[in-house]
Amino acid sequence: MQEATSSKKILKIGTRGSPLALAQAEDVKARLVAAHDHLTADNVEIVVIKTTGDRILDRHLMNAGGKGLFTKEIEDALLAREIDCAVHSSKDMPTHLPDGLALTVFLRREDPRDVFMSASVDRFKDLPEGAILGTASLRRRAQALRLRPDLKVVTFRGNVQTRLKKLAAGEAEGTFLARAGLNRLGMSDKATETLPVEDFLPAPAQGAVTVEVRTSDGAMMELLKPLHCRETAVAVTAERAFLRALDGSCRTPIAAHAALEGDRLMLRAQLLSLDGTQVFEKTGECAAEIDRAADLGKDIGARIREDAGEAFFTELARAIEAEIE
Ligand SMILES: NCc1[nH]cc(CCC(=O)O)c1CC(=O)O
Repeated sequence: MQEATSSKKILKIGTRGSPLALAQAEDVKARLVAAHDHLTADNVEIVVIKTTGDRILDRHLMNAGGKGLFTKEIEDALLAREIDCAVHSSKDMPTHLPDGLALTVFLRREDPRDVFMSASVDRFKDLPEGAILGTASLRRRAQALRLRPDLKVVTFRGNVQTRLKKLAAGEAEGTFLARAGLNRLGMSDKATETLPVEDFLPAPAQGAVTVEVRTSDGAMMELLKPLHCRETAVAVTAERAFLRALDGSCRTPIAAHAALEGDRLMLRAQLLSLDGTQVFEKTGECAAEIDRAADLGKDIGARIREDAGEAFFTELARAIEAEIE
């Protein structure tokens, strides 16, 4: 960011263009304006950036390269100084960021749970034998099949609105969404059932919005400080360290959820086979500090990797490859 004394300076917030991404960027803008006397709605601009991931709705994403597809163009704009910061769902962020960029703040986490949506039944477990379930998430697919091996899973891609349209059009009898997304869109009443974390352990970092900046931009980092939630940062750090220890991409059915209990951080983490027949799960705890949280996630990841064995990963890669062709 340039000198804040220049009243003409416009602070630019980069984001994807989906309704959820825009709602999150607007929220960050409102919080920045509220936290700083010298900022008004007029000198903070939201810049919508179309990413490769947004363009290729017709192909199975994992074939084309995973999570980074939703962030590359935004990160390029950040590095080129076309924007000053970028707002993301932490869950969509790769575990390795380009040099010179960092996730500097995490907003207070929303509800991390998944919801089940259906036009025909009130609960996931009430789906009829052999019903069609729509999801593009390998995690949700594996967790659903673990409980209901009879279900047929079809790929449901696109933003929240697109997926709800597919459901309404009868392309599936049920689908899943993150509660946080629905809440932020003011659509919490659309959920059919909020799923217990015991059955549907959330994706690492689900429900937490983060802001990415250039590490050289001390002024921007300073402006964002009032938005930071330390508890969320500690929990998300453990979850992302676990993800990183197992898989940097989004090609693995992985789940993790951490939360503070007093001054302790409790982490629960899971690795599943694509069909849900194999589940490796561990819990752990540590002092509620960023460094300890990172160590805990890494340690649990290493232990689950050892339990699963290399053959598990070879078979998983094969199963995913067969699935997405
Ligand atoms: N992959 C898309 C995505 N990324 C973040 C959210 C929800 C909001 C959040 O987790 O913060 C969603 C939608 C969904 O999974 O239903």
